[in-house]
This record gives sequence, C-alpha cells and structure tokens, in this order.
Amino acid sequence: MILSYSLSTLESGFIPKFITSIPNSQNTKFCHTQSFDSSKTLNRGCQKLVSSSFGRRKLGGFSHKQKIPCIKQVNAQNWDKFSYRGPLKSSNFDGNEIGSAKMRYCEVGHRKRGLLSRLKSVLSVDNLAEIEGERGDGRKSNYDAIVIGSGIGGLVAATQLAVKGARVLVLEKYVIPGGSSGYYERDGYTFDVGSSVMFGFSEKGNLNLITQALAAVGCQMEVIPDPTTVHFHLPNNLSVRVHREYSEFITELTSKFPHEKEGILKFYGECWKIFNALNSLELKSLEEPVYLFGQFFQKPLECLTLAFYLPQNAGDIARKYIKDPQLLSFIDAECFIVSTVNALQTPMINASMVLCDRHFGGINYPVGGVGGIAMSLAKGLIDQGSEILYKSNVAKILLENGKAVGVRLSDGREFFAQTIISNATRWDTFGKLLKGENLPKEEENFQKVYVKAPSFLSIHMGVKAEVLPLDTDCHHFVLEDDWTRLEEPYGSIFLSIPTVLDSSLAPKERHILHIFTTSSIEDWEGLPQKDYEAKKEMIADKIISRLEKKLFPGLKSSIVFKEVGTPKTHRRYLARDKGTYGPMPRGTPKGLLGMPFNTTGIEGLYCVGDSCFPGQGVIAVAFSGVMCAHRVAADIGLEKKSPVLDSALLRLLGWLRTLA
Ligand SMILES: NC(=O)c1ccc[n+]([C@@H]2O[C@H](COP(=O)([O-])OP(=O)(O)OC[C@H]3O[C@@H](n4cnc5c(N)ncnc54)[C@H](O)[C@@H]3O)[C@@H](O)[C@H]2O)c1
Ligand SMILES: CC(C)=CCC/C(C)=C/C=C/C(C)=C/C=C/C(C)=C/C=C/C=C(C)/C=C/C=C(C)/C=C/C=C(\C)CCC=C(C)C
Repeated sequence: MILSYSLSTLESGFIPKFITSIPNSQNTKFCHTQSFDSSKTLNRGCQKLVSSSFGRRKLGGFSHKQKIPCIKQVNAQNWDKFSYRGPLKSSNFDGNEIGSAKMRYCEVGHRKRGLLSRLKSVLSVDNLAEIEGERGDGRKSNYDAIVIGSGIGGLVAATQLAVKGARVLVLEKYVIPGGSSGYYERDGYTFDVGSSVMFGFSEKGNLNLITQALAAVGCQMEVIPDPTTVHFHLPNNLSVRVHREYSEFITELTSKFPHEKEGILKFYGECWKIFNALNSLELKSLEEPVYLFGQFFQKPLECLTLAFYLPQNAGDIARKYIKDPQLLSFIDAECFIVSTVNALQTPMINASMVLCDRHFGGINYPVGGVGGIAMSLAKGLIDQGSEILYKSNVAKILLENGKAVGVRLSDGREFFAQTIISNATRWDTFGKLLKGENLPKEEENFQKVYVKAPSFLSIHMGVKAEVLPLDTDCHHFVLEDDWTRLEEPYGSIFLSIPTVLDSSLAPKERHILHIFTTSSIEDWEGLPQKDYEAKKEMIADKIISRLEKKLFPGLKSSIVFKEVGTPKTHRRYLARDKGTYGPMPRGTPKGLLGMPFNTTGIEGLYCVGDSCFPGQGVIAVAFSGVMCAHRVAADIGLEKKSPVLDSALLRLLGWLRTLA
C-alpha cells in the first residue's frame, strides 16, 4: 500500500521529500513482515504526502487509514525502478515476490489511481491476499470491483478486469457459475440450462468473444464444429437447413425461393457488410471516448457504416429487397431465434452479427457442455488472484452520498469496493437491489423503450438413441402451421440435441433433448402445487406430441428421463424478474440506439448482461462484459481516460438514447 502511494508520489515529483520522511533503512524502503498500524509515523508521512499531492482522494480504493501490507524485499534498487516509465517487467523486482503472467498490463504510466492495481498484479498471490485495506470509516474495502452475479456477462467483466490488474469479487446467488449458461447433472446426463447454440466461439476474427474471454485467463476449450446452426421446420412444409457453409445455405434458401434469389443475396450481403465492419474493429467500450475516437480515426469507413446501421432494424432492410411474404416470415423466424421478436423489431447490427458469424467462425459446441465455459472463466478469475463466492445472494446495493460503495447479502454480510457491477437485469438491479431509491431518469427511459421478454417453458429429456434418425441435426426450430403463431406463447418450439455433437453428455445409447418455448410467468402464478404440477405435465405433453408428429415418431415412448421447468423455475434459479429471457422493445425500436451501455445514473454503479447494449445472447452479454470492464478500468485508472471527453461523450450518448 505504502508502495502505491509512493509510486504516485514518485510520479508527482515528490520523491526526495517522501523518501526522507520514511523512517527506514537507507537501502530498504520497506521490508516489513508485519502489518503496519495506521497511527505509525510512517503512515503519517504518507498521509501528508497523499493530502498534499491529491487532496484527500483515495488511491486505488484505499484511504490513508488503511493497514499497510507487508511487502518484502522491495529494496532501494528495485524501488527506483518504479519510477521507470515503461513496461514493468519481473526483472524490475527482486525474484520471489513477483508474479509473472500479469506483466503485460503493468505499465507505469501517467494514471495514478491504477497504480495500486498494477502493483498488485506484479506481486505474488500471497502478497495480494495480504493487501487488506480499510475505508476511512473502518469498514473493509478490499476490492476494485464487486460483480453481482456470475452469468457470462458478469464473468467476462470480472475476468477482463482481473487481467487488467484489478482485484475483483464476484458474488453469485447459486452454487455454480454461469446463470442461464450454467449446467446441471441428473441420472448421468449433463444438461445445459439454456441455449446450446454458441456464437463467437471460433478461432477466427475479432468477434470470437467467448474464445477471447477464455484465452485472456489462460483457458482454452475443445469445441466440436456444428455443421448446421439450425434446421427450420416451418409452415407450408418449408424446411430450411442453415448450413455452416454460407454458399450451401444460400443455395438451399434460393432453391425454395428461386424468384427471390437477388433479394436474398442483397439482404444477406448487407448483413455481411455490417459484420465485416464489426469484425474489423477492436471491441472495447463505446462509452470510452479515447478508444471510440481512436477507432473512428483508424477505421473511419467501418465506424461510419456501423453508425449508419445503429438505428436500423433488419425487417426494414429485408423489405427493401424481398417481397415474398413467406420469405419475409422466414427472415422473421431467423431474427426471432436471437431476439424473441420479429425482424421489424430486431436491430440490424444484431441480426448481421448472428446471421454471419454462424458462417464465418461457425457454431461450435464446447466438449463437456456449455457449463464448462462459465466454470473455466470462474477458475481463470481465481487464477488471476480475484475471488468468487457462491450462495451469496446480494439483497442490497449500498450507497453513500449517492455513490455505490458496497453490497449487503441476504445473510447480512457486507462487502465494499470502488465500483459495483450488476449482472442482474436492470429491472432487478433498480427494482430490488436499489429498492426505495429514486429510479434514475436513464432507467425510466430504458423501461419506456424496453419491456421484459417472456420467459420459457423448458423440458430436459433423456431419450433412447434409436428414436432419432442417424442424420438428425443438433438444433431445430419448429412452427408447423401458422406463421402468426411465431411470437405467441407456446407457438414456436426450440429443440437442441447436444448429444448429436457430444455423446459424453448422456449415458450410453441415450440422447438429450432440450426443448423450450416462450411462456409468461402470469400463466403459472397463483396455482396450488397440484394444479401447477398437472399444468406442467399437460403443456409439456402437448409440446412433445407436436415434436413426435413433426420430427420423431415414437418419441413419447422413448423417454427415459424428463424434467419440466417453468418461468417460475427460471425466476428462482436465475434470479431474473419474472424469469424473463431479457429485454425486448416495447414497440418498433430505433435499432440499438435506445439500448443503454454499462454506466448508470448512479456513480460507481455499472450494469452488465442482457439489459445492456447490445442485448440478449451469450455472445452479446460477453461483449457487454468486455465493454463494462474497459469502462470500469478507465474509471479506476487501469486504462486511459479523458475526463473532459468522457462527460461530453456520456452526455451525447444519453441524448441519443432519448431519440429511440
Ligand atoms: N434461456 C436460454 O435459452 C439461454 C441460455 C443461455 C444463455 N442465454 C443468454 O444469456 C443471457 C443472460 O446472460 P447474463 O450474463 O446477462 O445473465 P444470467 O441471467 O445468465 O446470469 C445472471 C447471474 O446472476 C446471478 N444473480 C442475479 N441476481 C443476483 C443477486 N442478487 N445476488 C447474487 N447473484 C445474483 C444469477 O444467479 C445468475 O447466475 C440471456 O440474454 C440469454 O440470451 C439464454
Ligand atoms: C457509439 C455511437 C453512437 C456510434 C459509434 C458507431 C460504432 C463504432 C458502433 C459500433 C458498434 C458495435 C461494435 C456493435 C457491436 C455489436 C455486437 C457485437 C452485437 C452482438 C450481438 C449478438 C447477438 C444479438 C446474439 C444473440 C444470440 C442469441 C440470442 C442466441 C440465442 C440462441 C438461441 C435461443 C438458441 C436457438 C436454439 C435453437 C434453434 C434450438
């Protein structure tokens, strides 16, 4: 700690005064093996300097009253090297106290508040654990960031921050990480809680955010390429396979709609234009002006392309080129899968991202199941010296003078940090965790533009393998007779059979069928337990009968395991208000314009996950995590920041959102 003050001081030109004020040996500035008491002379020297150079501002989240950690073997020689303005290397320090893997983020630069974090990242894990600060009021404030929830959004934000040198605490209500990308095991089956369709999980380009998030913490997962993203079974017996190869998909679609070949090529071609622009950028926080203007400078055409499409929706663009109502309905179904709304309400940037990534990097399934992604990220987080606590239900975000400073759990424990990041939905964050506080204007606007999408009824089944034809695809979307039922509850059926790709997920000669369909919580509330159970059985039976009729004759008699979840189950296990799948536009949105980023109307509080830009989807929340970590890192001094440009950009973005 003292070291971090000293570093800041060194950079501020206070070196001689500070060094002489330290009652220590000439050669070794700090060689304490005991914690220092804040009342000691040494600390008073620090206080003086801190006050004189930065007023009473806290540095790195610690006030001047904190305990001094023991930092061994930082001697005069390597101490001097701290003032060296260049990358810190382990060779700048004496051997055994120094971590090595995190070096690349350790730049001694002009930012003062991040020095502690950068320093921590070059110290050994033991030392890191010893760095224990106290806030001015005596409460512990150990962390640079607390993340509420370990969905993919929260985990990506946490791990990205950790590798930048921040000390992060993730608090998860459930017993394992992942949220809707978690898993559970029953009777020898490993079930994905939610979707098994993984975008952004390839080796190619800049948009493989899942691969990149894992790699950042030294993890890599073996994946199995999925040859077909989805097999559509639609009204009028329209059957379309979305092949991994773009040309095969286009050949198949144009064979069904030969008169619309030109329109098809133009619509999907426009998607590629956007995808290529996205794929050319380095993806970081669009709320951070130094980065944003830098990207505009480096890739003006691509950024202008994205700015042009930002307020547009896929349905409008499809209608420019396509007239056939059935083909337009097909595009609706393509969009519905990823946004739970039709194409006219789906932002063009989001549509382009998924309609192209499936062919560019392809859909890849992680060996062992989707749950492995979150487990790996959680492990990576701990490897970086940060922490995750399970069974830790955050009941309240604590504010002090309007700033978020900590959280209180339902069991009464309290934790404090410089910044709080909520991976709960915005409805839960502002409606529950900040209950009683005035809803910030920004959130009011968000709730005007977006409503909670319905939840899901999900059926996890184990079936005898022989019921599936040998060439069965992994993912199916079924809407048999009537296009108008696309968005209705229980209208469309999603079906994933991950064992087609990874047979290790089920016992021998068994397959997993994960079936889900939209359903609202209102349908399930207020029922006596017996009626609730009976209703689950009845609705599940109808859905399974439809699949039996359309896809797999004999399905019912092949079932060996079945578990049905309702929106209440989603609410309970994922802590999502009404079990919602995520936000969806109340009316016709202006593309992505109205979607808030990560900062909130409350200082020190950030949101991450699907109620942030760019919305629902694992890859989307991963991007939101990357953006959030960048913005938070800038605010705590781990990344470049320009306060003047910051406030101008944040005001501009706030104003743009009011136009949505
Ligand atoms: N249903 C599906 O089919 C499915 C499947 C996989 C992924 N997804 C996608 O994942 C997205 C959501 O990802 P995400 O990262 O935004 O969130 P998430 O809902 O997946 O995870 C949020 C996590 O926060 C935890 N949490 C919430 N409130 C908490 C509290 N007060 N205290 C402690 N922990 C708390 C939850 O337990 C959960 O683990 C969805 O938009 C969806 O697109 C959906
Ligand atoms: C700021 C301003 C104003 C301006 C500027 C301009 C610019 C530069 C811009 C930029 C932008 C950007 C970068 C953007 C980005 C974006 C992104 C990345 C996006 C993404 C998205 C994604 C998505 C949406 C996804 C989704 C997905 C999903 C949801 C999925 C799902 C799935 C499922 C459900 C499954 C199905 C199944 C079956 C079929 C079975």
